[in-house]
Amino acid sequence: MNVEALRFPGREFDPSTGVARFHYALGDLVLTETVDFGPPSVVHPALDRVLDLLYVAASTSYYKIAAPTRVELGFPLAEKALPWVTALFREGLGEFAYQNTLPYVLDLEILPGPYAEPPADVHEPAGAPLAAVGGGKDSIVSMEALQRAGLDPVLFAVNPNPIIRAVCAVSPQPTRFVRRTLDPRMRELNANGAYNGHIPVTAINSLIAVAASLMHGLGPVVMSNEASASVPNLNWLGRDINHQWSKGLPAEAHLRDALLAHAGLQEAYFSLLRGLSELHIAALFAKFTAYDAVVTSCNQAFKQRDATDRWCGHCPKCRFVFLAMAPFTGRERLLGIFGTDIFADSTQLPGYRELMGLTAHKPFECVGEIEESLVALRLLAQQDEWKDTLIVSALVAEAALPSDAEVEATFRGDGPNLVPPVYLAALEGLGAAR
Ligand SMILES: CC(=O)N[C@H]1[C@@H](OP(=O)(O)OP(=O)(O)OC[C@H]2O[C@@H](n3ccc(=O)[nH]c3=O)[C@H](O)[C@@H]2O)O[C@H](CO)[C@@H](O)[C@@H]1O[C@H](C)C(=O)N[C@@H](C)C(=O)N[C@@H](CCC(=O)O)C(=O)O
Ligand SMILES: Nc1ncnc2c1ncn2[C@@H]1O[C@H](COP(=O)(O)OP(=O)(O)OP(=O)(O)O)[C@@H](O)[C@H]1O
Repeated sequence: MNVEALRFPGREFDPSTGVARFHYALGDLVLTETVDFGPPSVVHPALDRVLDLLYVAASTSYYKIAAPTRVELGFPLAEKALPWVTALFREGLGEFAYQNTLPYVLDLEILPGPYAEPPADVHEPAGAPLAAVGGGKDSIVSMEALQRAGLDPVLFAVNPNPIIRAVCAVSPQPTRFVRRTLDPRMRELNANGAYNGHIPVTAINSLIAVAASLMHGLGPVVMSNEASASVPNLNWLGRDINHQWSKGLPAEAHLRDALLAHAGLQEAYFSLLRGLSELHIAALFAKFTAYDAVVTSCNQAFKQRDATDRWCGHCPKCRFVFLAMAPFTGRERLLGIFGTDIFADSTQLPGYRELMGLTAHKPFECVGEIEESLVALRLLAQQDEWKDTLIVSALVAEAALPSDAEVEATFRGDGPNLVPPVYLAALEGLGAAR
């Protein structure tokens, strides 16, 4: 499809039903995304401005269909929200640009509309936190930290699948779910050769969560994005390409700035686990056995069609999470969680060699840093029940294992973060990782 720009012909929100519709134009083709929040219980003055930001974030799914050389916003946004918009497209679509060899996307032209007036007031959401749940180990650690600290979180998900629902059901905390529907013509366009690829989906889920929190008088949105989400997969044409860009710290900081500049919201959004490595989170997760029958981090389970029931057992994320949990759960418990022994399967070796940095780049998936994989390997090499397994023994023969100091640094948990002190204390309340 050859069009010159993505345009924003308008959006609607019905405050009685809580249904928002976002329209996007690629030439004559107008596509619509629907977000059904359910009826709001509170009228919050910042909501309309948050929906503006969501209108921009959700546009990335539609931009990618034709990848035009320009984005024309055409509607008012605060000038200080524009750095977020620029980063959302140029960095959030970095993997898409790389996979489709579209280098201009990394410097995409973004034409702002008129600047919006600054918000009349600044609000700091002060109610119970809204904890975003993805069904994996990370959000479970946050759910437990918030609940144990008496912060009484409301558990939140966009399009919860049976896994997310089952994880939430283990917790006594209340839930709030939102349904998001892509334009149904997306699949047809894909089948007819439209561009396809990864989009910054966490930015979309995050803004849906902020809007939902305002609609019900709740407190800040608490994400569970970890330190390693900020680490790029590779460098292309001198630019960092990060599959997890919208889960990273720069994206979090940009979005907080945009929320303040455009909607007057302060401390409305942060990631509780930002300062922690994946291994540290896995060690904390291992303290809670109640979720073992439901926890699932594999992305194959989150597809809209042909989703797996739980762990697929042969993707980079399954490999990484098996590796990250193994030092802390013991063998019997881990095989129970995954339903398969990944370390006994020789076909997994090439995938593990990638995770250890022995070949290619870190996979385009939500996996930890190479250093973290090596630390996990070193811990496993010291454990009798793991050290002689096919995968561990093969990798130990090839990899350079990290030093004591590197192992210690992995569990310090003091990485850069934007977590308010009361929430940091909640996390510390879970105790030491090991
Ligand atoms: C579940 C998954 O991994 N999906 C990625 C996959 O899409 P696939 O076609 O296999 O399945 P669907 O997700 O059902 O997508 C159908 C089509 O719809 C498009 N689409 C989907 C969601 C959306 O928000 N916008 C969309 O336009 C999609 O492009 C398909 O055409 O491959 C796609 C192409 O690479 C990916 O775009 C799909 O990724 C989803 C957006 C997704 O939800 N992925 C998360 C599980 C994910 O990767 N999370 C990252 C977070 C990264 C971030 O920066 O936010 C992570 O955990 O690291
Ligand atoms: N469907 C969703 N609705 C709302 N928030 C989500 C959803 N999926 C993910 N999130 C949020 O984004 C964060 C990152 O997603 P991710 O899938 O990496 O995490 P996870 O499922 O908690 O753990 P894991 O990394 O083990 O899969 C989650 O911790 C959660 O805060």
